[in-house]
Amino acid sequence: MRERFMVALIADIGGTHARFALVEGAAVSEPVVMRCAEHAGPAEAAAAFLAAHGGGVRPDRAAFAVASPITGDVVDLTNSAWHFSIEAVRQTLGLERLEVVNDFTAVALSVRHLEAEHLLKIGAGVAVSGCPVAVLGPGTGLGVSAVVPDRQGRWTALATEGGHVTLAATNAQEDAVLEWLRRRFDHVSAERVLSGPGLVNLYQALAGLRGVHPVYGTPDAISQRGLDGSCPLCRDALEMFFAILGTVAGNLALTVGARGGVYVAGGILPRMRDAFAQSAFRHRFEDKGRFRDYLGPIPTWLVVHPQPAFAGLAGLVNEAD
Ligand SMILES: Nc1ncnc2c1ncn2[C@@H]1O[C@H](COP(=O)(O)OP(=O)(O)OP(=O)(O)O)[C@@H](O)[C@H]1O
Repeated sequence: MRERFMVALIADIGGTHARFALVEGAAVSEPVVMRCAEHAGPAEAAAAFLAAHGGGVRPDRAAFAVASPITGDVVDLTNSAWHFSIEAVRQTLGLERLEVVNDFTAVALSVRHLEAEHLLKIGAGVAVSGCPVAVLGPGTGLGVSAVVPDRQGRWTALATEGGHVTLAATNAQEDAVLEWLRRRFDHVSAERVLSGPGLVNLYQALAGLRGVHPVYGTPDAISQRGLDGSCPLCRDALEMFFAILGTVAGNLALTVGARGGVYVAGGILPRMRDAFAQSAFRHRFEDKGRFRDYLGPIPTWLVVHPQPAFAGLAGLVNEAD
């Protein structure tokens, strides 16, 4: 049996899946994906993971990344039924320390350490060292964060809810889509469009505006038919998705001064990396009138690492108390 104090538990808890792994020093085990709906909460899922894959270890510390804001002890996952007390989970799992951070805070902590094979550069630009780095990613929701350096060269990751900013339109077609969506939602945030469910919203809005019956009901059905060209409405929804993501990424870069670059993560885009790389994303990222010259030199990358939050979580559990 491995020595008890050497092993830590990390988990990336999304709206649909929780991914668990063990950390021993710099080594991170192969992640195990579990469906949230099959477990009552993170303590139960973690216990099931340890029973099946832990090899008898009892971790004494853990770090969880969750797809929701962390404002106190009680965590209510935005896109799932899980609702838990951090302290109760710590006690149930017999942990000395449990850190719970927003999932995009963990991604933000890791992006500067990703290898070239895990990144696909989109467009031109060169990172300015020592400048903030921004991260956003469409998945079940839209995660947003940034890492900011201090004068000693230490980096702090921001915990933000930037996915819920109000979405702005940049042309007449987007004006019409937004107006259509406003009739359905009391607030049309960026996440209402830039997420898996958001792609469905976009598709339904375009269908409604064109007087066409929407046939497809899931993000993967829409993206698949958009990519293979068999459904023009799906293709238009997907192209609009990429373009609006460019606008929102450019807004984020301006807001946090992300001259260190912008990383696009999340589970959707790595599945369509070529289409994304060739899309209007980069043009729309730079398309900011007088601030085109500010955005043009900022590099943008697609993160194709399967578990980008894990490097950030491993760093957290290895930090000194
Ligand atoms: N091929 C695809 N095209 C478009 N959207 C997809 C595709 N496959 C999955 N999705 C959507 O991606 C979202 C899941 O994103 P992601 O894999 O980043 O998960 P997450 O937000 O971390 O949540 P979880 O980890 O719980 O799945 C879901 O809305 C899903 O419908």
